[in-house]
Amino acid sequence: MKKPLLIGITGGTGSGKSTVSTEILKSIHEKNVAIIEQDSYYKDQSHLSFEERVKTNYDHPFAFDNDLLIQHLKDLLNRKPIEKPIYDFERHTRKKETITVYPKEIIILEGILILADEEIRNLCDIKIFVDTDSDVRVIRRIERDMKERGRTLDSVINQYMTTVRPAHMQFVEPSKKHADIIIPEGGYNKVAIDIIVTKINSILGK
Ligand SMILES: Nc1ncnc2c1ncn2[C@@H]1O[C@H](COP(=O)(O)OP(=O)(O)O)[C@@H](O)[C@H]1O
Ligand SMILES: O=c1ccn([C@@H]2O[C@H](COP(=O)(O)O)[C@@H](O)[C@H]2O)c(=O)[nH]1
Repeated sequence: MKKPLLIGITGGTGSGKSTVSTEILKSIHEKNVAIIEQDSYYKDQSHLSFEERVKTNYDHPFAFDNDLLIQHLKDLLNRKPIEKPIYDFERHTRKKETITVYPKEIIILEGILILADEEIRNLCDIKIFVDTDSDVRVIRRIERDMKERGRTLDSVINQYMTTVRPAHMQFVEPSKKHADIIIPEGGYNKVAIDIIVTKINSILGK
């Protein structure tokens, strides 16, 4: 039996990674695709106080439980279901519940540090970098974090300047060199999405 195809989608915060994944999903039958967000694999921090959790650098590779992520990717590639963790961005820790993800022909893995990790990127069959200017990304981030992640403007700006931006320059931006495809402006780049969907369909034999 053929191995499922793993597509890694990376790029800075707010670049449009989730939008690209969703756009791909819209064009391929849901029964064929599983989406794994690297964000779901932030380490469990329930043993820390809220004040301590806020101090974590969430843009450094140490923030992620990549061992669990890699194990889950290998399970899905071996056609075994997984229990995907659920991360709570307001409480900065994992929830108790998990989501069962069943193996599919296509697995999309999206997150800021997918191509920065050698073991993860070596598992990916197609490596995509969503490339969006930092001014656009930071505006999107302010809007999203204030609306959806319970943050204040001050906290978003402070986090961006102290950890998000330096880690982006140290880890995310250099990982672009590992990409097979670079998508400018992300989610609504119809031509790029069509090319990826055509490739996926050819692999699915359609
Ligand atoms: N090409 C685009 N044009 C306008 N808005 C976009 C575009 N791509 C994404 N967005 C919006 O920007 C925000 C961040 O996009 P998202 O896909 O969640 O980024 P990421 O997953 O990389 O953090 C979302 O509100 C999304 O709707
Ligand atoms: O508790 C947390 C965990 C993560 N973050 C931030 O999330 C982004 C990654 O998600 P994107 O959807 O790619 O933006 C990362 O830059 C972390 O700083 C957080 O703020 N709090």
